[in-house]
Amino acid sequence: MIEIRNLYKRYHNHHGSDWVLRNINLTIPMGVSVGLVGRNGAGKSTLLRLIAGMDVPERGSIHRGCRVSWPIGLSGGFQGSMTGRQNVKFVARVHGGRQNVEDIIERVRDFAEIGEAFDEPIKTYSSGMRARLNFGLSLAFDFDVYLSDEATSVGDRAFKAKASKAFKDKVGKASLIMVSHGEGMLKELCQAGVYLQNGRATWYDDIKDAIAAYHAEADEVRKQRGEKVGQATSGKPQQRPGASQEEQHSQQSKTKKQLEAQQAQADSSMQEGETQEELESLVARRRADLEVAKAAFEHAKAMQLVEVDLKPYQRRFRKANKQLQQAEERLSSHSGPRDAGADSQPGVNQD
Ligand SMILES: Nc1ncnc2c1ncn2[C@@H]1O[C@H](COP(=O)(O)OP(=O)(O)OP(=O)(O)O)[C@@H](O)[C@H]1O
Repeated sequence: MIEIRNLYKRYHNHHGSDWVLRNINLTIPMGVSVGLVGRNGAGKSTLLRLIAGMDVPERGSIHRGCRVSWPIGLSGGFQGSMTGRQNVKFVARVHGGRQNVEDIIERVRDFAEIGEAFDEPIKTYSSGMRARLNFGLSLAFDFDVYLSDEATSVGDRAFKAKASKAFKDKVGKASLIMVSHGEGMLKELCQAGVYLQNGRATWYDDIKDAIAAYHAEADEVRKQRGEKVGQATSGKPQQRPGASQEEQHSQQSKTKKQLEAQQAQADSSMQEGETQEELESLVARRRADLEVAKAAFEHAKAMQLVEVDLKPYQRRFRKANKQLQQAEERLSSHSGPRDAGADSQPGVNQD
């Protein structure tokens, strides 16, 4: 059982320190798999990290009466200059308990199916190869609860199927606490749900009810924006009922690409005749991008059991920072001098 009592969490940044999680009280029974749902930024990954013990709450407590994994996801937890085998060996020594290190290495190698690359440095791996290794590594240990942060949405089709089968095979022996934007996957693997909204958590015995509550919020937001409910007009496309998961993914990525293209076009077309309002909206978007890049960078740093290759996160963060500065310069030259850069630095050490 995992017991969360009066839990509060906030991050201190240049905006101040809004609560991400407020007074969370949850009892997650043994053997019940739970899906965490909520809008982007609702605090799902934060809650997973807290449950894993990789981050500390501002107030409150988490009692884990069982073995809980680290959040399994794409970002890994690997040392880039060491080989896959060396990384696995290192983690096996830390987490393996009485399990035989060589056995663990073999099990991970079998699951990951990355061939000779297993003995190559991790920095030469594709993201899919890292995901395979990371997933295999977590499965090699007998956790009572596996934490999954979009772990089943990485890799190719065959790997996704293998990943979800691996979780299903754990049913009866272990449970899952899972963040996924794939509703099919949540319904397939979880019984209960927790819906995060405005820092609060609501428990639902049935994952479908948690998903329905989440949809109701999304619909409400769309209504407030004057959009037609049910239209795929926001960042989260509606899915055609009855579509297979592969179709849903492809539909989602197609729509995402279209939205990104529209966004890029909107950004670049603002160069001529851009209004103050458009520029302010561009700056707001750039600031939000920077927040996301910063959070990903911080997440990657906080995630690590061992040092990870942080360069891609760092590059993304720097790029977002630069784009925000450029947008602010454009706004500033449009509206005259102002203290545009004063609050744009998120205070993250980029080195
Ligand atoms: N290390 C950090 N430093 C500062 N703010 C952070 C950090 N990690 C997360 N945040 C902020 O906390 C809030 C919750 O983030 P979190 O990643 O937990 O949300 P989420 O529900 O998992 O989002 P998504 O669905 O987009 O992955 C966001 O506003 C995010 O910007």
